[in-house]
Order: sequence, then C-alpha cells, then structure tokens
Amino acid sequence: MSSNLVIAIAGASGSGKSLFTENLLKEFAQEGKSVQILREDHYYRAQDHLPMEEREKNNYDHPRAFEHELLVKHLQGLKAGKSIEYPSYCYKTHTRLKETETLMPAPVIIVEGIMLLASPELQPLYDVKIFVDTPLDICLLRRIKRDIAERGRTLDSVAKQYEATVKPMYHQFIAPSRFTADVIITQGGENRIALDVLKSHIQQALL
Ligand SMILES: Nc1ncnc2c1ncn2[C@@H]1O[C@H](COP(=O)(O)OP(=O)(O)O)[C@@H](O)[C@H]1O
Ligand SMILES: Nc1ccn([C@@H]2O[C@H](COP(=O)(O)O)[C@@H](O)[C@H]2O)c(=O)n1
Repeated sequence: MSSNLVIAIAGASGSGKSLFTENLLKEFAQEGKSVQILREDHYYRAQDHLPMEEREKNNYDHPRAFEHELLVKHLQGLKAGKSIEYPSYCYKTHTRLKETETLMPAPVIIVEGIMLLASPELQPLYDVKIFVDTPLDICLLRRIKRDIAERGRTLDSVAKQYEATVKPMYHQFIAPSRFTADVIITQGGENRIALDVLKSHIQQALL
C-alpha cells in the first residue's frame, strides 16, 4: 500500500501537539481508518559518544539537533509504500535507544514536532501543515509539569534550559514557521471544531 496524505503538526514545546495528534488518531481509529504517527523527537541525533554533562548542555531546540535526513528518507519510504525502522529516543539519557520499531505505510501519516515547519527540506513532503498556537506561558507551565513527571528533570533544570535555548530558539525558528502553516489551531489538543474540520478534510482527500 502507498501512503497518500502526510499531515505535519508543529508548534512550541508544550503547545499540545501530541495531545492533538492523539485525539486525531482516536477519531480515525473509531472509523477503522489506518493512520501512522511519526514523532520528530524520535529523530533527535544519537549522542552515545558524548559524556552526560555535554548532552545536558546541548541545544535541543535547533533544527540541527534532529537527524532530518533520516526523517526525509522515512517519509519518502512510507509514501512509496515501504516499511521503515522507526527510531526510539530517551529524554533522560538524551540519546537514541537501541530498539527500532517497524512501521508500515498507511493512507494517512501524521508527523508531529517543533521544527517540522522550520525545516525547508521537509516542506515538500507535506500535504497539510498545521501549527498549534498556544501562549508561551501556558506552554511553559505544561512543560514544567511534564518534564519533572516524565522526563527526569528538576524545576531548576527546566528553568535554565528554557532561558538558555527553548525560548530564544522558539522566537528564532518556531514562531516564524507559523506563517507557512495551512491551518492554525488555537486552544491546543482539545479543540473540537479543529478536530472535526481536519477529519472532514482528510476524509475528503482520501475519497
Ligand atoms: N488543552 C490542554 N489542557 C490541559 N493540559 C494539556 C492540554 N494540552 C496539553 N496538555 C498537557 O500538557 C502537556 C504537554 O502537552 P503535549 O501535547 O505533550 O505538548 P507538545 O507535544 O506540544 O509538547 C501534556 O502533559 C498534556 O497532557
Ligand atoms: N534530550 C532532549 C531532547 C529534547 N528536549 C526538549 O524537547 C522539546 C521538544 O519536545 P516536545 O515534546 O516538548 O515538543 C524541545 O523543546 C527540547 O528542548 C529535551 O529537553 N531534551
């Protein structure tokens, strides 16, 4: 089977991209439609060669932090009907895990991540470009809670990283990429109308 619709969902860290993606997936699952999800975070570069102190200081909010070459290859492969070996990533050790997961092509591919609209090499692969637009103070509050609960961080480390890289890189790369989007989603992952509009667009496109 060859895939025929690639949807990119971008936005700040903590904007609700993952939640929006999960909710969209649920809509399709209810109708028995097959969707494949790729997360840009899984394409963060492996850093096994670096000591932990170096990894902790890295700028993870720059497009070069990602192995976009591999993501391009994977999207092209899925679009051509081929399976891919999807990498896994660990935020606690800041590097790739050994395991990969075999992902099969599907009629709809959703790819989700902070730099997806800021990276020109990826743009030609998308059919629909979405930007989840959430005020930065809300994103930060969500990130603090999530990173402490799930990503092995402390309040101090989240605050330092936010000042040093997350916020400045948001203004340099992510905010300007908003203007390349086809659709801007406000109110994050639970925006019912946005979910319905998108679902209907995708259904039409797949007829
Ligand atoms: N509308 C919302 N209301 C409350 N919490 C939310 C909302 N959207 C996202 N969250 C929570 O905020 C955190 C970050 O959201 P997430 O979807 O992971 O953001 P992103 O993928 O953009 O970084 C998660 O813990 C998520 O459950
Ligand atoms: N080792 C890492 C890798 C990434 N990050 C942060 O993750 C953010 C992107 O993921 P979201 O799910 O929040 O969109 C990004 O802002 C990086 O700063 C990290 O802290 N450590």
